[in-house]
Amino acid sequence: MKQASKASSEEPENSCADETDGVNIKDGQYVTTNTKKYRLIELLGKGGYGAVYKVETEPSDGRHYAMKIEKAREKAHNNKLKMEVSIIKQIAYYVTETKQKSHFVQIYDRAKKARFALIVMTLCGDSLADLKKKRPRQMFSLGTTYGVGLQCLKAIEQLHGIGYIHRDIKPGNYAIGVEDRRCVFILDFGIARNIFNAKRELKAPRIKVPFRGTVRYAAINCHKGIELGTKDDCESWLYMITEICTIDGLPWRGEKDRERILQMKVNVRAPQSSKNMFRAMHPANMAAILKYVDSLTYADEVDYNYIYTVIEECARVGRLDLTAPYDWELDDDKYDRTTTTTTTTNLSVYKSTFR
Ligand SMILES: Nc1ncnc2c1ncn2[C@@H]1O[C@H](COP(=O)(O)OP(=O)(O)OP(=O)(O)O)[C@@H](O)[C@H]1O
Repeated sequence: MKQASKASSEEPENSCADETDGVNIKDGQYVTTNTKKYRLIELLGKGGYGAVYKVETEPSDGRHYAMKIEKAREKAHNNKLKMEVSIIKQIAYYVTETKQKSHFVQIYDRAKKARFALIVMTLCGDSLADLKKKRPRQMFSLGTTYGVGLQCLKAIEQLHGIGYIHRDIKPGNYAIGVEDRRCVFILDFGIARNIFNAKRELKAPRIKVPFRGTVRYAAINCHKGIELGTKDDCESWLYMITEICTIDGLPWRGEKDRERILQMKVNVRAPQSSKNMFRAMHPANMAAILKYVDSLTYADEVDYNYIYTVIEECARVGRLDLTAPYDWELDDDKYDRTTTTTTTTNLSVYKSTFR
């Protein structure tokens, strides 16, 4: 998550920002929907699309929310927010039907103004990118990486379950809960894509596809302009979890040129190179996941359980307890650091909460 910063505008505090473009709302100003009035507390992030603010209702219901604002554009008005709302609604139904714990925020309210549209959703805490930066060596422990990695993949599996691919899997697009700091949420469906048609058949792959997403975590197919499928989110996930526990990151960390990064991604498929890339983890197991993901095609269904099983096996062999507090939880006052280094794998407890 980007550094929170004060919003600025010429508008006085306590004034209504409904008629503005929504991106320069000042702390203390308010925005209304059909049923509620929201007071802006702080700006959480800003981009070309609009902005995200921390807000509270007025009068306060004792909770804070995230308000995402999308500026009206001449073309494709509110498309991204519309898709975000559609995805989150479908997920809510999907996780209820399949009795799963959701890794998605909830949407509480929405509105359309003259110059912007907004949604009010669950406020999350730090992103994985922020949390990683805060670690002493800017990396997570292996136990945290495996535990969080499983949750991140579960979020991807849920998204795939409703027929969408994310296309921008990276540490900045996952955040922990505010109350439940163990729960990881997936964010930002701005470039997600529905891979099914109205009959719920897989869409035919396009011949040429423009590059979308973040170069560092992009799947090889994305570099090559090949239509992305569910397997490609898994490839990005693998790069992401490798990066968060490796002191000097991915082998292409310092590289800017997209072609050279592609070549480096191809090169790490060689046995010795993959061993090196996965050196902070269990290299043979991680190489097996990479090989499995590489073996899939656009039309193939991912066997997520296979990947979860490999990660669980890594945890078992490494005597890492997947139910132990995550690195950032150890910083919380409620944990006594002297009693939290667990070396036994408590798989049954973990499975009852995860699977
Ligand atoms: N529900 C939320 N709770 C807390 N912060 C959020 C929430 N949703 C988004 N944010 C934060 O707001 C900022 C903007 O988020 P958003 O996902 O819209 O765009 P982005 O990731 O910054 O930009 P881009 O979409 O261009 O990559 C980010 O720092 C993000 O972590």
